[in-house]
Amino acid sequence: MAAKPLSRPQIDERLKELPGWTTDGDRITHTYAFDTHPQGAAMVVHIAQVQEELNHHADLLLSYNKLTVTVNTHSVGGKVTDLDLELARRLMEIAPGHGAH
Ligand SMILES: C[C@H](O)[C@H](O)[C@H]1CNC2=NC(N)=NC(=O)C2=N1
Repeated sequence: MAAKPLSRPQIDERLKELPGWTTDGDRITHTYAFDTHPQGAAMVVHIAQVQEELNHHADLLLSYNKLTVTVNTHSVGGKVTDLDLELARRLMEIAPGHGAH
């Protein structure tokens, strides 16, 4: 799939549909909180499955009860594209099932 870098206004507009996601213009990020460490670890495994399906991969930083997901599109030199927003949308769907808040 061809990916085109989005402008900052385009990203800001798209993030209105993705609660909790923020951007610095070059990446989008979300920190999920969990009641327990295993809940966060389980979400990491689920994210890995989604990423393989989309062939698009974020940086995942799991600490005790927090998981930070940061993603941009490497193939366009590290800019935000529709591919990143699609991954964010998919994670928004699965997060509640893992007790993320
Ligand atoms: C060859 C393979 O399609 C690419 O390396 C994919 C894999 N996952 C990826 N993930 C991200 N975030 N950006 C990419 O450009 C990318 N490219």
